[in-house]
Parts: sequence; C-alpha cells; structure tokens
Amino acid sequence: MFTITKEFHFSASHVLDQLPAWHPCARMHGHNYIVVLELSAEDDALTPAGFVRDYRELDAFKKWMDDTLDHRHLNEAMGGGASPSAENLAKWIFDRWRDEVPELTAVKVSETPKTWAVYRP
Ligand SMILES: Nc1nc2c(c(=O)[nH]1)N=C([C@H](O)[C@H](O)COP(=O)(O)OP(=O)(O)OP(=O)(O)O)CN2
Ligand SMILES: [Zn+2]
Repeated sequence: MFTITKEFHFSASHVLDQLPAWHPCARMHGHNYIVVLELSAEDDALTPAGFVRDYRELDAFKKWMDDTLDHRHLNEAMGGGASPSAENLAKWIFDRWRDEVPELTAVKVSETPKTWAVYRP
C-alpha cells in the first residue's frame, strides 16, 4: 500500500455555538487552518509515472478551498448544518471530495499548532 499527502492552508472564522457560553470557542474567533489530504493506492495500482495521483491534480482542490473556505465564516460556508468543529470540517471536506478523488482515504484538519482532527471512514 502506498500513501501520499498534500497540505493546504486557509484562514477562516467560526463560532462553536453548541458550547457553553463560558467556553472561549463559543465566541467568534479565527484560525489559520491546515488541511491535509491523504490518498492511497495498492502496490500494483500506481500510474505509469509511479504516482498514487499526480499532486498537481489536486490544484482543483486548492481552488475550491480558496473559493469556498478562505477568509469566510465557516458556520455559513459549511452550509449552516453541523457545528464547524475540526472533526466536522474534516468529514465535510472528505464527503465533498471522495467522488472526485477516489484515492482519498483521510482528511486531517489543524486549527492550532497543537491540534489535529482526522476523518478516515
Ligand atoms: N475536539 C475538539 N475540541 C475543540 C475544537 C475542535 O474543533 N475539536 N475546537 C476548539 C476551538 O475552535 C479552537 O480550536 C481552540 O482550541 P484550543 O486547543 O482550546 O486552543 P488554544 O490555543 O486556546 O489552546 P491552548 O491550550 O491554550 O494552547 C476547541 N476545542
Ligand atoms: Zn476555533
């Protein structure tokens, strides 16, 4: 099994309004988010160039992320459904991109230098 990853960055605000009022994250605040896409392929499934998938083919993901998430309020950008936690954001991105990138096996989201959430179905 081969696994590749590529990292992307965006900045956004959010409010975790399901938290109690005393919690700092119940107030509007922002993060410099890091998103890592993980793609996998079996030993015999590399492209003739030896790739799981050409990293350059993820340029469409970067454009989507810049258009959809960068400098936006995630409570709105994610459609106003689930709370915009790092966990839910990772799953939301995975579900949006699983058909276009069938090799996608996990999405990781970091909000701070110390925290990561991973969605791996
Ligand atoms: N399981 C989760 N817990 C928290 C999330 C989350 O998405 N999933 N999000 C937040 C806040 O949005 C934000 O990420 C703050 O996190 P926190 O670790 O509290 O950040 P700090 O920089 O304030 O932490 P320090 O320990 O003071 O460095 C909260 N929890
Ligand atoms: Zn936050």
